[in-house]
Amino acid sequence: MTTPEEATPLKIAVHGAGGRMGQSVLRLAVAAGIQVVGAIVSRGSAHHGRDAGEVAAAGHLGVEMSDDLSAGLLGADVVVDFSRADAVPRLLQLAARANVAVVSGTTGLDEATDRLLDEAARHVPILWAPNTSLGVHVLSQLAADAARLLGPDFDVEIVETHHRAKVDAPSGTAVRLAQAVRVAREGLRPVHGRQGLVGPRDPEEMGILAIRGGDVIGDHTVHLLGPGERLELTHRATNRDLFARGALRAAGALRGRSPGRYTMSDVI
Ligand SMILES: NC(=O)C1=CN([C@@H]2O[C@H](COP(=O)(O)OP(=O)(O)OC[C@H]3O[C@@H](n4cnc5c(N)ncnc54)[C@H](OP(=O)(O)O)[C@@H]3O)[C@@H](O)[C@H]2O)C=CC1
Ligand SMILES: O=C(O)C1=N[C@H](C(=O)O)C[C@H](O)C1
Repeated sequence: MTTPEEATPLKIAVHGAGGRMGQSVLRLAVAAGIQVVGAIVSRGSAHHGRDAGEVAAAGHLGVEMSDDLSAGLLGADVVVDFSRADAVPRLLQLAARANVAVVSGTTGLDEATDRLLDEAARHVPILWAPNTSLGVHVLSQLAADAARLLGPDFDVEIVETHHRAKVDAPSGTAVRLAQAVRVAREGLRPVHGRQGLVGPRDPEEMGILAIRGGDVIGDHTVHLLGPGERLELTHRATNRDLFARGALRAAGALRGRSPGRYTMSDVI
C-alpha cells in the first residue's frame, strides 16, 4: 500500500549544488521526478542567480542557485549535501532548525562536526556516509570478513586514488574501510604514509595511502598481504552518478523517519 507521503514527490534541496557531485544530484533528481526546491551554492559563487537545471545540464528548472542557505532549505523534506567540510556545521544547524532531514556525503569532517551530526540528529534524521555507492558498502563488509578470516598473519594496507582536485586526504571512504577492518582486527593502528628509516613494519600498523592525480573519480583497494599470498579487494567508481543515485535513494528513505543517525545499511 502506498502511504500519502510516498504518493507526493520527494522535495529536496541540494547543498553544494554547483559542484561536481551537486550537479550530478540535480541531474539525477530531475530525471527521477524528484522535486528540487533549493540549490545552495557558496557565498560569492559564480553560479549564484543561475538556473540550477541549466547549470547541471538538466534543462530549465525554474530554481535559482542561491547562497541563501535558510531560503534554500524552505519547503524541502531533505537536503542532500556534497560541499566542503567547513560548510557542514552551519548546514546542520539550519537544517535542524528548519526541520529538514540531511543526507551528507561531504568528507574530511573533524570530530567537532561529527558531534554536531549527533546534535542535529536529536531533531531531524541525519545520514552521513563517506561513500553512497552500493559497491563500497559491500566492499567494507568483504574487507572486514577477509581480515577476520585471514587473521593476524596478514598485513592490511588501504590505498585510495582520486582526481587532482580533491581537497581532503585520506578519503572518507578509506577511513571508513579502515574502521571496518579494525572491528574485525582490533588493535590495528592507522599509519598515514611512510618515509625515511621507518624500520620493519609493525604487525599492528595499517597503512592508509592516498594517490592524487588526473580525473580519477575514486578507487579504493584493501590489500591483505600474507606469507606466500595476497588478496586485493578493489572498488572503482567509473562515474559520479553512482554516488548521487545512492544519496537520492537515502534521501527518499529518510523522509518521514524519526530523528536520529542513519547509515547506508539502513537505506540500501
Ligand atoms: N559520499 C560520497 O559518496 C561522495 C562524497 N564526495 C565528497 O563530496 C564533497 C564534494 O565533492 P565534489 O562535488 O567533488 O567537490 P566540488 O568542489 O566539485 O563541489 C563542492 C561544492 O561545494 C560548494 N561549497 C563550498 N562551500 C559551500 C557553502 N558554504 N555552501 C554551499 N556550497 C558550498 C563549492 O562551491 P565553490 O566552488 O563556489 O566554493 C563547490 O561547488 C567532497 O567532500 C567529497 O569528498 C564526493 C563524491 C562521492
Ligand atoms: O572527493 C571525491 O571525489 C570522493 N570522495 C569520497 C571520499 O572521500 O571517500 C568518495 C569518493 O571516493 C569520491
